[in-house]
Amino acid sequence: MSPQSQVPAHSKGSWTSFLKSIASFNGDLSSLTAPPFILSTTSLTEYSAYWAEHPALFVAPAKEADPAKRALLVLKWFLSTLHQQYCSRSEKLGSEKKPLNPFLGELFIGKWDGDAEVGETVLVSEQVSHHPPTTAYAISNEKNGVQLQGYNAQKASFSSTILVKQIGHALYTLTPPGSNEKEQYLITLPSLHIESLIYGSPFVELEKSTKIVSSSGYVAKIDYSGKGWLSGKKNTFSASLYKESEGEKHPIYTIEGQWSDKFSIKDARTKDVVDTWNSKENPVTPLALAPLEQQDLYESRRAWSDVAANIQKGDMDAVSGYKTRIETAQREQRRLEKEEGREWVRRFFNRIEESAEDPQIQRLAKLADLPLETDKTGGIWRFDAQKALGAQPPYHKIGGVGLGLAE
Ligand SMILES: CC(C)CCC[C@@H](C)[C@H]1CC[C@H]2[C@@H]3[C@@H](O)C=C4C[C@@H](O)CC[C@]4(C)[C@H]3CC[C@]12C
Repeated sequence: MSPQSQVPAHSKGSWTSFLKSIASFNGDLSSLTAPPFILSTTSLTEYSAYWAEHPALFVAPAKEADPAKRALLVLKWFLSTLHQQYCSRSEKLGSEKKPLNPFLGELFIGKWDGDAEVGETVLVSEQVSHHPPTTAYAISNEKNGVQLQGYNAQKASFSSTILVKQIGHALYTLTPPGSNEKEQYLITLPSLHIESLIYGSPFVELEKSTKIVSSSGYVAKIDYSGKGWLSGKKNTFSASLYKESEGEKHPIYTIEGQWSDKFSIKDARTKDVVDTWNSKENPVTPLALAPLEQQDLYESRRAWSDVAANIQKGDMDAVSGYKTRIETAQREQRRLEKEEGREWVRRFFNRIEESAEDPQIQRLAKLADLPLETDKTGGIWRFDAQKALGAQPPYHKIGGVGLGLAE
């Protein structure tokens, strides 16, 4: 039986025109004009929070002394983030929605309060490029000495549906117990496509694979198969963790399941289940944000508040009016910068040259088959702890308590 159309009766015409328009768009998802019922009130800068909505899992690897088990905990944390990253919106709202397209310099800042063991985890997310749209983020937990930073852009194409390639990567850094040398994990980002577009209830399915390569000599590979041919379940994946020196054919651990639901981790030799994860049984920790009136004018929730309120009310004339205000201000800002021969100063990140990249990261990128494609992200973006420490009010209030990672 084929699924029923979820398009509201009054939106059928606009949905059909939207479907026609995506067959010929230019690859920039932000340029798509979607019907109101598919518009989200959330900006893409907010999506960076999905990386650490289970703070205890985020910091767990830093407490593990065994390097293989540590690499496994990094893999487990990564897999646990997929539910939030790719299907939390369809679960909550009934379908995927088109996020608000962040403007250059837009910020999303917050923190997760943890118990005595986990401590505080701090997030900064910044739109570091508008053309091409690129979001960078840094998530730090000072108590456990863990930091994640990364950036991403999306390149879309159309072939029966929307296909999205993610460009960018994430870098997870910890200091193993009893060591004073940092260990780094370079994480590639999965490709995805949108399913059920024709029925007006789009949702994300991941495809191809992701790699996590570590400076300690471990590699994790995750293969996404969508609706598994054996299980018949959507969001199916299989993963393995192996030593770089021994290769994929000699895994230490294997993992199978659904990234949106639950998975089991097995010892590859004994086939014993050594750990499991169930996203439905593990609620996320809410991110704490500063009250709207104390936020910086560039912070997402404050900057988009009128747009979001009017999307909710369904007043599309007001939505377009408030969006135009932001766009006009941005155009004026760019004009001034051009006139004065300067560039917008990013508050928390710097663009670095490929040649200036840390040789260890270059080696990990090679091992992960990751081309840096700087033209598609506006550069390589790295968090600048000094900038974060020197950041001025009002965003310093959050940034000042941990983002500097006291170096
Ligand atoms: C629904 C459709 C009509 C419009 C297209 C929406 C399109 C722009 C959205 C849909 C899903 C979005 C992904 C989202 O699943 C999760 C992430 C992970 C996050 O870390 C970075 C952003 C990204 C890739 C979103 C990009 C925008 C997507 C593709």
